[in-house]
Amino acid sequence: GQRQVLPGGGPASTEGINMAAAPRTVLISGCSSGIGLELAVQLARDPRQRYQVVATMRDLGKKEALEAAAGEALGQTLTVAQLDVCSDESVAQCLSCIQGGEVDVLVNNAGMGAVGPVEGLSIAAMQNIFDTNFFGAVRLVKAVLPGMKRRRQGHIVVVSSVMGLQGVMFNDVYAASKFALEGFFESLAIQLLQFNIFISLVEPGPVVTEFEGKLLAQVSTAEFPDTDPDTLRYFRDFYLPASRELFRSVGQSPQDVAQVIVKIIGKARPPLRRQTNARYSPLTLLKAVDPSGVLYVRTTHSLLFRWPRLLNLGLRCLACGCLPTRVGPR
Ligand SMILES: NC(=O)C1=CN([C@@H]2O[C@H](COP(=O)(O)OP(=O)(O)OC[C@H]3O[C@@H](n4cnc5c(N)ncnc54)[C@H](OP(=O)(O)O)[C@@H]3O)[C@@H](O)[C@H]2O)C=CC1
Ligand SMILES: CC1=C(/C=C/C(C)=C/C=C/C(C)=C/C=O)C(C)(C)CCC1
Repeated sequence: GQRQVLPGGGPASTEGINMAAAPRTVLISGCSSGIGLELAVQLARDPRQRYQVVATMRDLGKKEALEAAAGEALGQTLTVAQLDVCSDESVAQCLSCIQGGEVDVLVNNAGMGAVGPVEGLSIAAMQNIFDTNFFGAVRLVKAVLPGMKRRRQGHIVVVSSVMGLQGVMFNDVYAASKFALEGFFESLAIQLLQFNIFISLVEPGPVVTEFEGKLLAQVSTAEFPDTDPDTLRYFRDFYLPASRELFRSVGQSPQDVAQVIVKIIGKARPPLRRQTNARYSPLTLLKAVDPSGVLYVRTTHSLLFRWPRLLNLGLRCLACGCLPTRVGPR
């Protein structure tokens, strides 16, 4: 099919990414705020104009922030489109508007958090988290994969989470949705190597976006009708303060996370997994070094319930600036 053409540039080719003079079409979900918005803008402003960005969001009423941040790139290397990852029709409609329907790089970024005791979450609410975080990504992949396979070229980036690698108390369903992504895309990665298509799971720790505020707003109105008082106390008096301190101390900016993703997209051989926050990695190491899981579960349990002062001290130490904010360049 017809490929898109850069303003003032030559016609696109279908050659390998490093040789191609033509921009690659990048489709990103969830660009109304946070990581998606930052990534769309950084790619669209690529000094080498390597990308034609289709920045999508489910509610175009929220497009002002993105348009303002895009500046001169708007209408040039960045276009805004409607896309609800929970709707088949919306996905089909969005792809039909992309020239040739060809997506070279898909970034599955749209997602939502869910926090609190499982007793307080209905099965319908849990299914809604999975429909967005897991099936949303799967739905988009099913739509772009046939084209990528035909062209023997493509890159699928998934914004997973450190909670795709390890569970965190009171984040049971959210972590499960991210674990689901990790299993699905690791499996797919093996087959897709046959087609020269790469998968990258990006695993940020806490990022300072609307994500945390949306969660806290949910928590403040939730009533937790079927939850026993001990569990509620552990959630409110132990978990919530620790989580707040974690975001405050080691929270990354969405710009930093976007920068890591831009680098990955620029690679000829992108990695399957990439954590973005060096300050959080001591916590992911606890699981990595002990496959039995005992070290991770016991240590985080103790940090929260037995040594909360040590946890706070540790977090303040991590925040002091003597460590790099990102996992170093690779
Ligand atoms: N912030 C954090 O601490 C971390 C976040 N992540 C992941 O990063 C990704 C981006 O989150 P972040 O930028 O932090 O948070 P934001 O809340 O700022 O952004 C989330 C984006 O996803 C969109 N979205 C939600 N549901 C749908 C849907 N059905 N269809 C299309 N878009 C949808 C939101 O749109 P709308 O405005 O309409 O709700 C919004 O644009 C998520 O996958 C999240 O799980 C991973 C690790 C840590
Ligand atoms: C309470 C607590 C923890 C909390 C971790 C959190 C809250 C991580 C949040 C990650 C996010 C927000 C990822 C988004 O996808 C630790 C540090 C594991 C251990 C000690 C107790």
